[in-house]
Amino acid sequence: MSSSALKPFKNPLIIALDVDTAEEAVCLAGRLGPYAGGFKVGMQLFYSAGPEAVRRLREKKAPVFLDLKLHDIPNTAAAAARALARLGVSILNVHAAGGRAMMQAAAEAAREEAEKAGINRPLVVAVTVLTSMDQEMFNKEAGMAGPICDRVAAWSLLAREAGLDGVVASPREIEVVRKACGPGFVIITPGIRPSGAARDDQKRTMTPREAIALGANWLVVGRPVTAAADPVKAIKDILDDIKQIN
Ligand SMILES: O=c1ccn([C@@H]2O[C@H](COP(=O)(O)O)[C@@H](O)[C@H]2O)c(=O)[nH]1
Repeated sequence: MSSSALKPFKNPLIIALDVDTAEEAVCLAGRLGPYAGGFKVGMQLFYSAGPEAVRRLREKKAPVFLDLKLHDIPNTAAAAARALARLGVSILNVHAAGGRAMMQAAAEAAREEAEKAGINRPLVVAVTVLTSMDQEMFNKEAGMAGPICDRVAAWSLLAREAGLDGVVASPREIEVVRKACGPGFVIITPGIRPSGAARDDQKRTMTPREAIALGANWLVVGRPVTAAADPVKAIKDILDDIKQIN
């Protein structure tokens, strides 16, 4: 794997562009570009504006984590991963709950397609347990037994065995994932909330500083920056917070 594929972003902060139009996304990326490591395009933007939104960001050289959380039979997930890899994104993802064969098929397809197109292959990572779930929801609503951290560790190992580059997990599971999968395995953590942030739908959260100190590779931050009165100040505050480590 080329080193540019392994280190696609200039710093650990990935800003979630959860907006409806490509214009809004490009405008936010333009304002935050000097500070952000990269940008995440998720379901809201992709389903509203389509692949064109990713193309417009890529035209501006913005590194993109395409967070569409593929979850389907292996043949369909692989075909989707192939199409997404052609967009030149740095990272794409699948749900670990889709199983080993699905993860493996998607990762292989994305790599083959990037090679065919002569572009850096995207990192392919697995979403474990959504950061909006707490322990009670996980057991009672999702019907899953045991502690969330055990499931996250088990799915992370499965993802590694399936040839994936890493996982998306909450910062609370960083330590168990690192222990299970080792230092080279990528850990991306949403559920990042600066201290004093208002409570919302995110349940398993930590501050940027705590997540980096525990060994997260990349932090995904959306509303604390994009919904702030001054998004540039908000992102600078987070970067300052992270730099204070050591
Ligand atoms: O477990 C997950 C997986 C993905 N996300 C996504 O990250 C961002 C977080 O945005 P905030 O505004 O900082 O909550 C959002 O796009 C989610 O779709 C996640 O939060 N948790």
